[in-house]
Amino acid sequence: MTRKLVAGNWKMHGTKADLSQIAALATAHPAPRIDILICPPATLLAQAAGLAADSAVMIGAQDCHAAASGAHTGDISAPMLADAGAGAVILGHSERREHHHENNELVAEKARAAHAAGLIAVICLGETLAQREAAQTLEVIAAQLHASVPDGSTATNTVIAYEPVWAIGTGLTPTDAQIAEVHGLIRSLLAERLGGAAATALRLLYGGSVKPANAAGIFAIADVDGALVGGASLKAEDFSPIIMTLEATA
Ligand SMILES: O=C[C@H](O)COP(=O)(O)O
Repeated sequence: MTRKLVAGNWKMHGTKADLSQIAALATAHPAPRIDILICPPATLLAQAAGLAADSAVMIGAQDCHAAASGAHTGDISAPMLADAGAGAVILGHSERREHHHENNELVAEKARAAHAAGLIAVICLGETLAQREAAQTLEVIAAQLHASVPDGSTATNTVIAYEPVWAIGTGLTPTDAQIAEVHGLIRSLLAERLGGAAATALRLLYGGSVKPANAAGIFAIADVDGALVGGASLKAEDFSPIIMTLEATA
């Protein structure tokens, strides 16, 4: 079984002063029983990776371009992220899908680029509130999974994060049964796609308003192998208890 994983997505937060949070995490968790990933903004990647180099904290990015290089002003390629010290990249986050019009096919192209650069692709899926209320959640997740996860995905180069759009930054979370239903669907669809062994080993994260107070309940749900955390990953004092809560289940 692949180690469980807690990933922090800093989104567009953080300046050099906040690198101290990564140093604090590295010091607090010298030999964790789970994997720890922090994805700061691209401006901090190289410094964060340098700081975390000899620690158990992996540094990742929040997006990449699908091409390795070229005339793409403002974009950053997967090989560039790897060169800066990233070991992973978040792809298809709902904020990218909504505000940057990223579709499943583009997410799959980016994931292929990430794999080629040796990065773990953390591929995000999730339904909107309107889709959930229309009872479309399972078909939306199935379609996203089918088209966003490229062939060649394995338990070591890919992580799937289920993030209901309506739960992100809202303080709302699905019921345990709703999370279990979606994670179970993802696991079974991955088994059809990649085979049972790979599907069992591939880590499925839940994301959306995960906090120290609700982490234990979420980590007890079937097929939840960790979390993708936004707001509560910005401060080590909030993120650390989430790490320890997942460790207690490992
Ligand atoms: O990538 C992280 C998610 O968007 C969750 O964010 P949140 O923990 O602030 O709700």
